[in-house]
Amino acid sequence: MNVLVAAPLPKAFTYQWHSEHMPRFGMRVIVPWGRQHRIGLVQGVAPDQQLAENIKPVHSVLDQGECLSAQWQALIEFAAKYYHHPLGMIALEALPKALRVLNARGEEPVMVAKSREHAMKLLAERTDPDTSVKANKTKIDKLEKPELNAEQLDAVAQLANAKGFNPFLLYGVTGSGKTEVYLHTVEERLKRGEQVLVLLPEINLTPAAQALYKERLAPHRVVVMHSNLAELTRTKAWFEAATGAADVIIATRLGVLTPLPRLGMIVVDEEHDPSYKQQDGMRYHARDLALMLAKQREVPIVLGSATPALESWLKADLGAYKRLCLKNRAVLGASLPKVELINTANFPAKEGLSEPAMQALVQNFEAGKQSIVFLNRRGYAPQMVCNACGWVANCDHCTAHMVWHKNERMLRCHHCGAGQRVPTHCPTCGNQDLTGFGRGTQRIEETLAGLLPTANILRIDADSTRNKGQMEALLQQAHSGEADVLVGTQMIAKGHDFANVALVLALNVDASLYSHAYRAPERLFAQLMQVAGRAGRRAGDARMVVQTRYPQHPLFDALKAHNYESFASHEMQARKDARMPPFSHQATIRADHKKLANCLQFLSTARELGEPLVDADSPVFMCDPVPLTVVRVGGIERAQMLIESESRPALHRFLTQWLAQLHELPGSVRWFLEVDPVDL
Ligand SMILES: Nc1ncnc2c1ncn2[C@@H]1O[C@H](COP(=O)(O)OP(=O)(O)OP(=O)(O)O)[C@@H](O)[C@H]1O
Ligand SMILES: [Zn+2]
Repeated sequence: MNVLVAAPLPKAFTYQWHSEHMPRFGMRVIVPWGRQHRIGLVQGVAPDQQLAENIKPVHSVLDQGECLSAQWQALIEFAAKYYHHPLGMIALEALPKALRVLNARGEEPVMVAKSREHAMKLLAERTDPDTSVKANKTKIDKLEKPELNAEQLDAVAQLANAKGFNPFLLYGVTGSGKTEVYLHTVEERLKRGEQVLVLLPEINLTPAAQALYKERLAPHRVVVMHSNLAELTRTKAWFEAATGAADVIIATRLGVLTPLPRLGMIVVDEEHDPSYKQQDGMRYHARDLALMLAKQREVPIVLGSATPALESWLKADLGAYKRLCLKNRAVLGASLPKVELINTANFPAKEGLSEPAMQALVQNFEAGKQSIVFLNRRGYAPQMVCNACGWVANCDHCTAHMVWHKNERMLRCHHCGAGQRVPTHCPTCGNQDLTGFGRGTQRIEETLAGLLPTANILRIDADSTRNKGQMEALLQQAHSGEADVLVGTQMIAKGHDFANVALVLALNVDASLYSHAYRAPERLFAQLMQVAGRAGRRAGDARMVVQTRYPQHPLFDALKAHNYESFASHEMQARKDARMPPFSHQATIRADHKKLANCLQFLSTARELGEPLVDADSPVFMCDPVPLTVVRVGGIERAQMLIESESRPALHRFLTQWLAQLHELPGSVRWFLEVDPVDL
């Protein structure tokens, strides 16, 4: 019997089968693995099964694999092929931990039984029309159901009635009421007994969505899935989704790999968001896999955004996706904020804030309105330096500076997570005058407290939301209006429907303006449009203030005009001229080793192996191996090589042949492949 096990090899492992059960795909089994046991999934009968003596028998059968259908198998097989990642790793990592990892005693955790029982009970209740859903803890503003406007009605009509594989791009400005469109569409689809998957890019958007969908779609069963849930909760939600007991599944990217027996439609909100890309293990893009899922299951899918990814925009231009537009803000009297640029050459920043920016903050506070200060950098200061000798605190394990976290009195490496106490004096010269260089959210928070001593200032970033419940509590204060100023990273910049924000201040945008990463302008533009979009959602006269040294940059013209389309056409042309995605297809191979030279050597060998596979039929180009910008992380040095082709099939043909050879290479260099990389 072939059994899939979470191991980094592109093959199944063969075991003998003694069970009285008929083997079938997806059955979970315990198999001997070295001196221990592991959970595996039956893949099928090994083609050349001989009863060789060294083939070990399957230890025991955990379940019949009822939840893991042939449809799910097709999806993970596609993912394995497309991302050139071991099928066993994908299949097992798609399951909640409780279903794939044995406990310390080598047994299946009890929560599996509990979760299954819970789902079965719900499934049985599904036939009972009086099933009512408990109200959610998270309160939401008001739950009145607005009358849809003409554009929304048109979008809902098309989405609710769409049949078969049918991709839509819902292009609607921030605050145009895309969420209402989803809700009405989902309601219609649920009436037909379908299950709907709603993907959101970030965990912090799930509480509000859950509350809203539950309230509006009761008594339908709404579950949430993301990586921050308690194991029991997550396993229960998985069973509810996989048995079909749940009607709506609100999930972050991992939701796309869940079995959904009654799937009828997929919603991908904020489809442009880079958080949909998984950055370790199987480096998949959840939006792209969602499209594949929709295709395989022959169901419609809607990708929603105010700033679509250029990939999606091009598809809509080509007619592969149907574009639905919401051109205006939904709430009567609401309007997009007026964008003002402050040239820091004329108005130098003191403690990060220029004079006009400070005035704007004070004015807005005195007018009783909320402000957002957006700064994509957490901590107090990105560097700690000695003013006497120029020493800078660096990470011992990474080619990176330590970030000063003043509140926690720690220096932290944002690459490897290493932490140490803030030193009392300079380790090289003994000087006690150590200061922070640059500014993070904590430091801006401190400056704002000085500027607005009576204001309630809230910081929302990865540090302030680390503990359970903190994020919900902070967002609650933001929504209720208790908070006067929100300081935060991209966590507050997107998706949230804040009612009372009248001013957005964007700081520290210049680094991305002239970054060498080719996606940097697209990302910056999307981020600024999104954060601008948090202001003026219920009333007009909102402002967005951007501090920059480069106010003449063309990106700002499009921002001032709130004109995604002009930005997109400009950027699209630039990509086309440079033969960059979406006009070419890419993969990278990354090599990790203690010594950079070994990484580069490995990549050179890999390139030599690849050369003979490239020909006229296989127009593939391998670039030079290069060290990563941050070369060393956690004591490991990294290098990578980019592979490009204008033909996706040619690229994948090449990768398949090439990887077969790479897996045979001996040596201690760890390597992996990434298809459609986004961080270049
Ligand atoms: N037809 C309507 N009439 C009045 N208000 C509406 C209507 N549709 C939506 N709204 C309200 O408009 C606000 C903004 O809507 P929503 O949050 O759905 O925008 P969005 O398009 O998702 O924005 P973003 O892209 O910024 O996330 C919500 O408070 C919503 O209740
Ligand atoms: Zn480090």
